Amino acid sequence: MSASTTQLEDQGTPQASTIRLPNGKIHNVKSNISIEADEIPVIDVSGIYSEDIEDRKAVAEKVREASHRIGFFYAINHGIDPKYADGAFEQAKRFFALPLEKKLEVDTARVPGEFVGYHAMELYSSKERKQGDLSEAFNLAYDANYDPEAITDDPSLSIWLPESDLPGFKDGLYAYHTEILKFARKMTRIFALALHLPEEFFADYIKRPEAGMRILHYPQQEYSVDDQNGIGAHTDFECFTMVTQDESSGLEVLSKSGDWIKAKPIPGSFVINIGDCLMRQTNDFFVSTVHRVINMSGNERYSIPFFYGFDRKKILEPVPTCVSEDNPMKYPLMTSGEYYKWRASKAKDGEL
Ligand SMILES: O=C(O)CCC(=O)C(=O)O
Ligand SMILES: [Fe+2]
Repeated sequence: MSASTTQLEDQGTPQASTIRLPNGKIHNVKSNISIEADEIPVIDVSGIYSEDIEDRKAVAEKVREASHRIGFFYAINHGIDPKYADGAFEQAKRFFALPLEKKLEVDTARVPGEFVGYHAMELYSSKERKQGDLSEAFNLAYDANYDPEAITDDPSLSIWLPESDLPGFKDGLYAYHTEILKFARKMTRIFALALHLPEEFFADYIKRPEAGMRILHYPQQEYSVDDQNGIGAHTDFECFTMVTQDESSGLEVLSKSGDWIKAKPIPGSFVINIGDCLMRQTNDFFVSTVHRVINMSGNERYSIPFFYGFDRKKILEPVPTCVSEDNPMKYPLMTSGEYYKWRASKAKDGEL
């Protein structure tokens, strides 16, 4: 989950700047113009389904390297039938084509402090840019009815239009959500191995996961990148995010050297990135990397991020392999829910 949360400060050179983020980190940006570079690794994750632990560990070591170095990787051969992503993109197009008044019936303002419902075009903006962020979104929350491993029947926080307004919308989105949720649970075991922990280490954290999904629509922008973004520079705040991109480029990742790197679409892949909660739990061993979206692809761009986090009741304790006497925990302890609510309400208020 995200919002434009940056403050850009002039550094004297034409486009260099500093980004200060609500997670407490400060990043230097060399130039506002993005480049092509081969820094985001492509990981074949098919080994996660192997019976042989060595195959799973081999994937985990690649995930470890990527999560530590850049906090972003592509997952290919993840095993989810493409028909689910196609179906969800189709639903996204139907929803965003509705008249604004209809979409505003599920305005996100109806649910303060939570990322659910419709986020209108240019709702979020940064003081540093002349124009608001050129994207609109619809967010749905975890729903136990669509989780094959549900342990609760608590009602979902999501809000929906009446089924007759857009028949099949909710089921079409959750059909994909359920598949991603199953994959996310498998990947949680891989992340545990990647941290040199037992595969089951996070099992109790994901019985009732935080698992929001979002459909996003970015028109082609006409203003320059200095004046407008699709989504401004931010980090995600849960554990990890898995983004399904369509064929239009636009996602950009800030490298450690301060370059904006294009995360070009790879058909059938997820772009997976570390979020702030996992960064906190790993005491910064895994990096929650700044990213943004600029749609100058010439097409309407659609994407589907899935934000995966731990049970709101669980404390974000540091993982044992990431703290020591020489490397004590940098962050105060709080529950996943406290951290989530703090970040979500600030971001929705546009305060950060
Ligand atoms: O649209 C994308 O590719 C990424 C969106 C994103 O970063 C977000 O919603 O947090
Ligand atoms: Fe994001």
